[in-house]
Amino acid sequence: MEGVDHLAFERNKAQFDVDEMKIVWAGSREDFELSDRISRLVASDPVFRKDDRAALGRKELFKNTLRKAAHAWKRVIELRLSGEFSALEPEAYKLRAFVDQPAFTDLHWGMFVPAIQGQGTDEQQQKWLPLAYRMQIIGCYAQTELGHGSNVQGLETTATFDPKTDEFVIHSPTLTSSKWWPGGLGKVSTHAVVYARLIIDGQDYGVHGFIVQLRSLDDHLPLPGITIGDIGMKFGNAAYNTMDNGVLTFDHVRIPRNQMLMRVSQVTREGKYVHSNVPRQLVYGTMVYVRQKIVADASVALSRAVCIATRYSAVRRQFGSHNGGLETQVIDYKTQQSRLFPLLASAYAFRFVGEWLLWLYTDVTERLKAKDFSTLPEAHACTAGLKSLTTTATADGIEECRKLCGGHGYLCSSGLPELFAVYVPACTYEGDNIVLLLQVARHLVKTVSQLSTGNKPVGTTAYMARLEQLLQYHSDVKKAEDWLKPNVVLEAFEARAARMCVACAQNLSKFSNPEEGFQELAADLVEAAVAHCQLIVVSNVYALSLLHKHLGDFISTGCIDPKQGSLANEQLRNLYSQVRPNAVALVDAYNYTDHYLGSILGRYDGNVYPKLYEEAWKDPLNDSIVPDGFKEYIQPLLKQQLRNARL
Ligand SMILES: CCCCCCCCCCCCCCCCCCCCCC(=O)SCCNC(=O)CCNC(=O)[C@H](O)C(C)(C)COP(=O)(O)OP(=O)(O)OC[C@H]1O[C@@H](n2cnc3c(N)ncnc32)[C@H](O)[C@@H]1OP(=O)(O)O
Ligand SMILES: Cc1cc2nc3c(=O)[nH]c(=O)nc-3n(C[C@H](O)[C@H](O)[C@H](O)COP(=O)(O)OP(=O)(O)OC[C@H]3O[C@@H](n4cnc5c(N)ncnc54)[C@H](O)[C@@H]3O)c2cc1C
Repeated sequence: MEGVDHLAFERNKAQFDVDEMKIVWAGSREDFELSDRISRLVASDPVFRKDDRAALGRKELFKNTLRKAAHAWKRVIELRLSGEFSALEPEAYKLRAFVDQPAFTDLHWGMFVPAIQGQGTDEQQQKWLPLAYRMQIIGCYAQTELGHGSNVQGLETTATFDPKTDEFVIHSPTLTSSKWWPGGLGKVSTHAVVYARLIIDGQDYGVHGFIVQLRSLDDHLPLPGITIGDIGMKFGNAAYNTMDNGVLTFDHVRIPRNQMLMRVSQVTREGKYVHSNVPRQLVYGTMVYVRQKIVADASVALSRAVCIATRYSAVRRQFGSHNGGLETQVIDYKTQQSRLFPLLASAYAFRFVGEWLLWLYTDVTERLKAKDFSTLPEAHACTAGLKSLTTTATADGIEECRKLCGGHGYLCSSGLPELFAVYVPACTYEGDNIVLLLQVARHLVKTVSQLSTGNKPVGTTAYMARLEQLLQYHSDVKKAEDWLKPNVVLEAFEARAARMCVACAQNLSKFSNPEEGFQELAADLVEAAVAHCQLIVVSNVYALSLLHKHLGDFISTGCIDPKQGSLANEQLRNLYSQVRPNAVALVDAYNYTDHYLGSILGRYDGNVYPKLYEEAWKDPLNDSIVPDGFKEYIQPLLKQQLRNARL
């Protein structure tokens, strides 16, 4: 049977309506239609071709990225994708997603514009945003330095107020203060939001954002006092090397006073520092926005990998042939199912948690406008925690999908190596995942410690209000099916998270210096934070596979006993059998074009082998039958062997 038939057969087995599921995955019928239209538009446009990417050198790759970005922008305007001059609308965002190539435009639209929107005064927004919206200036987000990334308060770049000229002097006092990493900085950006220590009259007021022009708008040369370049090749071949992550130093560069982003705090003409009636953490607001976006994107990256691995697992056969019949599809091996199906479930779970987080973010943004800052700590903890949880699981999941595809998964034409290489920095950028979990842990420990003062926990920590009950809890699961009841699962996850948080809080209280205790117990705190974040995401297959994976936590906290653990495992196996006939249909529901998937193993038609064979011949090494270098390096060896043999 050819691969084509394998998938048609699989599709016939589905026990649900794939078209309906496509709408569930997309969010609504309108969203589905929009995604469908734009993905086809991108797939049919030769400028957006991407199958040649792996063979390009850095310079060609980068120029090709510039070409795609310029073309994408042209299409956005031509198609009036987003009304007048804004690429932050869903249509433009989708176009960017399906073009599937990181570029400076991500940082311009994703961080530079939001930084001005969130931290600029009305006046500053009126001045800068129209220019940015038309891309008449291109910006990046220059926060991280060579010496400090996680520790934002440790940044060294200075912005010293000069009252004589009403300017700030931006300066890099040390090598380690060089800005290092900002995407779009290396070769493209004309402007940046630069984070620097504000110094007035010798006093240090901490880190603030400043709009700084970097390059001439005429000839693109760096302005006086500014040195910029690209920081060099990164992990993976094409992957993230489409991006010009840059290095930047300032030698006493002057900018007008009104280019400090002044929504959170201001510096007056007289050099007086005035703090508005808003929390200083709003300076970190752009990071919260992007973390929420990253959570929404995790399901996309994971679902692509899962789609490839699922289709290929249905096409691939190894062992098990009886009397000359067909061999077993590898998707029928229970081990394959136990590795693949939890990832399939995770992709769906992350899709829904991404929607929920968008709701939370929109809610907090509305509240901030009304000067209600009460939900900010919760929004920070949720975005930080879920960013960490979903990106870690997605990066690990893509690698698992590569292994699930055996040897062919290691070929670039499987699409998986590049997907992994592009994705994996998400565990580091926008906050290292461990550093972010420690932020969640701080929030949890604070919540627990405030319980005794009568403070009612809210939002995702609301379950802590039932602490006494959760500390008494012991699961009453008696048979495998009991694990199918959502409440049973939820309670077990709540009790586990609550007990781990309480244990951390109790252990912390033994330290006279809380900061010292926090450092000492950091590994436990991270685990408690993970337990809390998993609780936010739980749902059936996903939940039970997590429970199985973290069985130690559930048993050691006394939430369930070993017998109940094995019942969960039994139920999990039942669920895998139920997912099996639906697996291909569940990944079809993502509605990805072959262009977007970029994978021969994941082709919609399942026609894997002929296409893999065809693709191999396209490699530049196969341009000639005898390779370059044969005469210089291979032939002498062969001749030498011949001589030795004669001796
Ligand atoms: C062409 C057309 C096409 C069309 C185009 C169409 C459009 C395309 C558009 C595409 C765009 C999409 C995606 C973009 C892609 C991006 C790619 C990725 C780029 C990556 C960018 C980056 O990589 S960019 C740098 C990120 N770099 C960090 O991520 C540093 C982490 N490091 C920290 O974030 C802090 O350093 C750390 C640890 C909190 C300690 O902060 P700290 O030192 O102040 O100390 P503490 O821990 O004491 O915190 C003090 C108190 O602040 C509270 N708090 C802390 N953070 C808070 C917060 N955020 N919000 C509220 N509250 C917060 C905390 O809870 C405490 O609260 P309390 O006092 O009440 O307890
Ligand atoms: C591809 C990519 C794109 C980027 N784009 C941008 C950009 O556009 N703009 C920008 O400003 N920055 C950007 N960055 C920088 C990025 O935000 C930082 O690299 C990130 O925040 C991590 O900080 P770091 O490099 O200082 O890591 P470090 O903090 O040095 O991490 C090193 C190790 O130390 C551990 N660690 C650090 N602190 C603690 C702690 N308190 N407790 C326990 N463990 C700790 C970490 O877990 C990690 O294992 C980008 C980075 C990458 C990789």
